[in-house]
Amino acid sequence: MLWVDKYRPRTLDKIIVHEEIAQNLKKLVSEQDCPHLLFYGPPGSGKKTLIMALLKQMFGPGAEKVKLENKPWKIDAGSRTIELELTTLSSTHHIELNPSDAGFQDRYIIQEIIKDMAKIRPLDAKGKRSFKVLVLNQVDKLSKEAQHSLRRTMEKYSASCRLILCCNSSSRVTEAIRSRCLNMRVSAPTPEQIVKVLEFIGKKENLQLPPGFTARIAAQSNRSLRRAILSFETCRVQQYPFTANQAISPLDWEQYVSEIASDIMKEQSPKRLFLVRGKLYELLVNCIPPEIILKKLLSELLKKLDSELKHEVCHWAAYYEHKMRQGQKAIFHIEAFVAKFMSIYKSFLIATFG
Ligand SMILES: Nc1ncnc2c1ncn2[C@@H]1O[C@H](COP(=O)(O)OP(=O)(O)OP(=O)(O)O)[C@@H](O)[C@H]1O
Repeated sequence: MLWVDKYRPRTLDKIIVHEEIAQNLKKLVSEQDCPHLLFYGPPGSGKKTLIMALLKQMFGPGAEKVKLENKPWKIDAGSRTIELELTTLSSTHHIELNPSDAGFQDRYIIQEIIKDMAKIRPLDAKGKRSFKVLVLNQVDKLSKEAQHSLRRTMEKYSASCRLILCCNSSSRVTEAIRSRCLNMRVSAPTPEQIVKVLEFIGKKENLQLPPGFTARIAAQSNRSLRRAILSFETCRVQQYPFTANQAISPLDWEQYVSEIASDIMKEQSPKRLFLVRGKLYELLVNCIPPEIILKKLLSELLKKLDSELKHEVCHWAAYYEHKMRQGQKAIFHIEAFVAKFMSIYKSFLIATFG
């Protein structure tokens, strides 16, 4: 098992980072009436860990007995029937899924799942009717229609089902949903907190840590706990005993994006664009999210760019990121950004050097 899973705190009491949130969640559960919750924060900050520990606090070890299913849905949408298949992770007390996987049909799936869940209301240990929890990931990626549909359904079935929503950016979640949930901001952990987690893992694994080693990993982690723990484990595999100046290699895909940025800077032509497209496809088929590719590509290009072009390039990156969110095929928009960049950069080179 990877360290990120092996050392994920299982209960709210064992949470190392965000202890305050963990204590608040514990109080919420003890007061019985848990509201709908919205967890938001950057990737790798610990949202999922808090949600899993919260479910365990609510329902006991039963919440950890989960099964993974590929569930088919047949939804009656007026004049037609929509058939969809979504992956769900469920226990007897909760269901977890990623409704944005349904693409533009996300609004139908939202209604259907909540209705389906509300049909079966479990009994708690004392024989009282309790509620089921629906964990929805990446709610910020849901279309506006799906978010409206979610709002309506969450009101209708609030007696039998509680929602735990999880996302990176709460600004992409409609005000109507935000105001119906208790908002939990899970901020990116500080380097000191990351060092604390790494030292905890080091102790459990009986590792000798040279001074400043974990601090270097934390500094390169972009304040993501997941990334820091993964880098730590990679270092352990590459070389042990650790040395004070041991290199901390970037993730493979990041290195690949950096290579793409170098390709773009070296030559700006349709042929090079074609080559870059192939590499972008490679990243997408390996499940690297398109927004993250675009963001990383921009930051790599900015490192190599003249300061007078930076503003314009950032503007176009934001423009194509927005377009990408509205559209379906991410590759078109990333490629369009690369083409735009090449055109801006080539014009700049011609104007400067002739
Ligand atoms: N409070 C914590 N204490 C110790 N380790 C933690 C804590 N929270 C998270 N971790 C570690 O960090 C890893 C990543 O956390 P988690 O999956 O909860 O992040 P996330 O915010 O849900 O990320 P994403 O948005 O990318 O899904 C976990 O696998 C776990 O090992």
